[in-house]
Amino acid sequence: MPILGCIADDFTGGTDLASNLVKSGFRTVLTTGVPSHPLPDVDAIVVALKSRTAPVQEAVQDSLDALAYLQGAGCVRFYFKYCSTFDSTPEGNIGPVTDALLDALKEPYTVMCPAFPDNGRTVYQGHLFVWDRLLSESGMQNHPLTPMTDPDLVRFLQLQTVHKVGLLKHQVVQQGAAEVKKTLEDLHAKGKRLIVADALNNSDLKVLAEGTAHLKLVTGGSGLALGLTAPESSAAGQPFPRLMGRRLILAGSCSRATLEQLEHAKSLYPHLKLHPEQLAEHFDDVLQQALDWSLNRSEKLPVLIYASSAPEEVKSAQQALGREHSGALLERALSTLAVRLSEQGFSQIIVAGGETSGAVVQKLNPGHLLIGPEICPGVPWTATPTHNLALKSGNFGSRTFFEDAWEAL
Ligand SMILES: Nc1ncnc2c1ncn2[C@@H]1O[C@H](COP(=O)(O)OP(=O)(O)OP(=O)(O)O)[C@@H](O)[C@H]1O
Ligand SMILES: O=C(O)[C@@H](O)C(=O)CO
Repeated sequence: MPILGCIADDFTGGTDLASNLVKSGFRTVLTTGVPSHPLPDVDAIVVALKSRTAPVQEAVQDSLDALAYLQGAGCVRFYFKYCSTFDSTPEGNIGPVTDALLDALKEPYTVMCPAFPDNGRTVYQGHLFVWDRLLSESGMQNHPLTPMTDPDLVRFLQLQTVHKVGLLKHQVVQQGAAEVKKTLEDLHAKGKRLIVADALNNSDLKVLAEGTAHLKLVTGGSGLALGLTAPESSAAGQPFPRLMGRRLILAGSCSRATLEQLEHAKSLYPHLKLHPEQLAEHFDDVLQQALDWSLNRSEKLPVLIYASSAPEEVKSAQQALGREHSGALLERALSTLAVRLSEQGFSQIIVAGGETSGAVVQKLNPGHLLIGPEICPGVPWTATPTHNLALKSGNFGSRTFFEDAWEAL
């Protein structure tokens, strides 16, 4: 019987969390949306949604549906996973979804812990850092869908909820789990319902996991999962199938990390760029050309198809086509190519970008994903009956990520 039920607001975030749960010893399975088929016997289920940039009401409803499913599956504790860079708009969806989950669980308050120090995300005095830069100077201020321009999470989250947002300071975390629990209760007594937690390293996350063990709901990036204690069973024995077939990389992420990784990958692999303006005019023709081009490449090398561009180019496409339309066109193109190329024997696929991964995985519709070897912190290989998939969060991985990935499988 699973004990931990997790709801992730995007698919890369789902595999990120699943990977850290496996590291902590949880036998874990990930489903894309609420599953309609039985799942293997595990300790933790991660339901990955595509709710990060959905309209607020839709994100709330999808999350409540996932919660109801997880409760029905026997889960007794819950984890709402959002981005370690807190990606959201001032309207949501992190605040509204957290409020709705608290109400549904009849819980008085919860902790908000995006920190993931293994990937440089730390929180100090409520301010989110990406390595040595504040969030708002980390490149995230240029995100195509959720530009993050305020690193003060208490102030930013307060825009998304009618409840009071509090701060659990690092000075308290340093005093250990009992003090964390006591301070959370005090903050709640003062009317705070969503409490942002400072964390600078994995020891802080361990303390926070212990100090929040009394809460039915915790929320955060995947880092907090590294502090959780698994039941007796061992994730080490989980089977992981490796599928033979052609290799494909699809990239829609425009993050600094992905752009650097693509520069390196382009020096190694045949590559093709998709342009939103061309897709807007001649969608079917552009897709057919990309398909023909891919099938005519040597089978020995992975094929790389990407839309990722520098901020000025993204801005100009968005001005011409609209932010949502340009993103949606590219997501439709990349996900259609994933399906068509899968039919032609491409069975090992890396997708870069959370929204892009969501679009690809929804179209491949693989049922559930088993979690396999880690390529870098937060990015595991996964297996479906027909594919090995690696879903890379935009900002994760070093310059040689794509090259490293094939070696890790
Ligand atoms: N050239 C471009 N012009 C406009 N939009 C683009 C362009 N290239 C990619 N996009 C869109 O930008 C969005 C990138 O979001 P995505 O979530 O895939 O990446 P990310 O935000 O870097 O990843 P993560 O969410 O994992 O951090 C997608 O909707 C994609 O289609
Ligand atoms: O937490 C992160 O940074 C990632 O798992 C993610 O959510 C990217 O979409």
